[in-house]
Amino acid sequence: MAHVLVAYATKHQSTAEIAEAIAGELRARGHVAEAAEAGHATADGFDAVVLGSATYAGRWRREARHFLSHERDRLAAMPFWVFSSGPIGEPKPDAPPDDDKWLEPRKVIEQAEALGVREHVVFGGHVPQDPGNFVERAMLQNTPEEYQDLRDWDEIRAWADRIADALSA
Ligand SMILES: Cc1cc2nc3c(=O)[nH]c(=O)nc-3n(C[C@H](O)[C@H](O)[C@H](O)COP(=O)(O)O)c2cc1C
Repeated sequence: MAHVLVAYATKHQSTAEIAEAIAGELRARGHVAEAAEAGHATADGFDAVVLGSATYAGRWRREARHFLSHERDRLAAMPFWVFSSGPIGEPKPDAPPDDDKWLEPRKVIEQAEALGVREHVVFGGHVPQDPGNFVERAMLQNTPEEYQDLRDWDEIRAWADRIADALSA
C-alpha cells in the first residue's frame, strides 16, 4: 500500500475533478491517496506523486510548474506520473504536426523526463462553464455542447489503475 499525493493546478476546477477521480480510484485499489492543490502541497512524506495541470495557451498553470521545480529532488527519488488536461472542441483531423505543443508544454515534459517521470498523458478538458473573460465566454458560446466536456472518465480511471498496479508491484 502506497501513500500517494495527487497534486493539481486548475483555474475552473475541471482538473481538480480529474485529480479527485484519480485519487478515488487509487483508494479503491487499496492505496492511501489524497488530491490537493499543487500550490499548497508538498511531496514530503509521500511514497509517490501524480502531478496534473490544466493547460492554457500552451502552458501549465504556475502552481504546477512551481511544484515541479520546487519538489524536483523529492520527485527524482520517488515514482511520479504527470497529466495535462485541456483539449476541448471538435477534433481537428488536419492539425499541423506541432499541434501537440498546445496539449503538453514541451519544457514541462522535458523537466519531468529528466526527473524520471514514469508516464505523462493528456486528458480531454472541459470548457469553462463560468467564463471569467471575453475569450472564455467566446469559447463557451462557440463550442458545440457535445464537445464541451471531453474528459473520459473510463480513460482516467484506467490510467489510475495502471498507476495502482505499478505501486503494488
Ligand atoms: C483561454 C483558454 C485557453 C486554452 N488553451 C488551451 C491550450 O493551449 N491547450 C489545451 O489543451 N487546452 C486549452 N484550453 C482548454 C482548457 O485547458 C480546458 O478548458 C481545461 O479543462 C480547463 O481546466 P480547469 O477547469 O482545471 O481550469 C484553453 C481554455 C481557455 C479558456
